[in-house]
Amino acid sequence: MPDPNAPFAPRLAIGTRGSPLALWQAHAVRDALAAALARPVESISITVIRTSGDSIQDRALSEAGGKGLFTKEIEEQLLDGRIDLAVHSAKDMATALPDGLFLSGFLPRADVRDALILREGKSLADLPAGARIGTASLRREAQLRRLRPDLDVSLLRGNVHTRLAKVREGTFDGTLLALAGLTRLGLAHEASAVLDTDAFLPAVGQGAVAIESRVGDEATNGAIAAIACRATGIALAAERALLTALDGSCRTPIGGLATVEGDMVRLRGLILSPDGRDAAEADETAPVSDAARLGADMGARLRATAPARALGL
Ligand SMILES: NCc1[nH]cc(CCC(=O)O)c1CC(=O)O
Repeated sequence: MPDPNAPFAPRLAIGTRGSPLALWQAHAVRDALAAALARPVESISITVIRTSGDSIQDRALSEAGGKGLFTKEIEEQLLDGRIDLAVHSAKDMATALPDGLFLSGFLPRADVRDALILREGKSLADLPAGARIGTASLRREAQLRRLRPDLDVSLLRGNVHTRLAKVREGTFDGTLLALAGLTRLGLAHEASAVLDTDAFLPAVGQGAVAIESRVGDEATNGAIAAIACRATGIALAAERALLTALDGSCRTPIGGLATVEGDMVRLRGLILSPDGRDAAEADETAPVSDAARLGADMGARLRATAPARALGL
């Protein structure tokens, strides 16, 4: 039954990157909006926008300038009014957004955990010393080195399909990928093991789809509010405040995960030296109304207590 008070947005144009994962996410948002607003999916357009992050393939993104690389060209179209909302993996979003834009909602979060993809074997313990693991994530690299300093961990860029192919071909013995991404692509069966969050903390935002839009665009923001997941919004407020207080430049290995239960939000945070030998961690709970403060306070405390090497000092 359509809600007669549902907001009416005359035009809804979604902008997204063109990777299979990004397209899945954009279609998920389009389907949710169409259902909530009781309008045909064809009335909501999807525009594919190529970003700098898609063009750079030869070096770690942390060296090429960081997270904004996957969003810059999309945010320009949003500010120009060529699109009305942008859909992103929350994990790939910088903590500071351009003036006039904000994260106006999140889809209900998927499984937050990292998956281990191995050419042979079923768990981390099956890997022999010196096994080659490829990852482009400083966080995954540092956490892996912490658990298994004897592995040979190195750079492996590219989209999910590319990385899986490198393992299948034998260039690498294994890689780590977000289970959420694998699942969205119908590839969850590729996971040899799923890593428990107590042993391996995910990235801030992992598993969440974020919607970005213009501050003050009431029609679009009203439509987004109709599909936004409250618990995911609270968790992301805590996690992103933690990341803002800690770094934000994505040159430091950082993990963060918030979970909401009833009126309380639990936040776990972790900062590591690149080799995984030094780490500082925290695990705290606060009322959901204090989610952002919980993250900011934890970030400030971790900054103060983290070993200098973990902070790149
Ligand atoms: N950095 C790329 C990226 N951004 C979001 C996901 C997975 C989906 C998600 O976490 O929501 C991935 C791939 C990966 O890390 O395996």
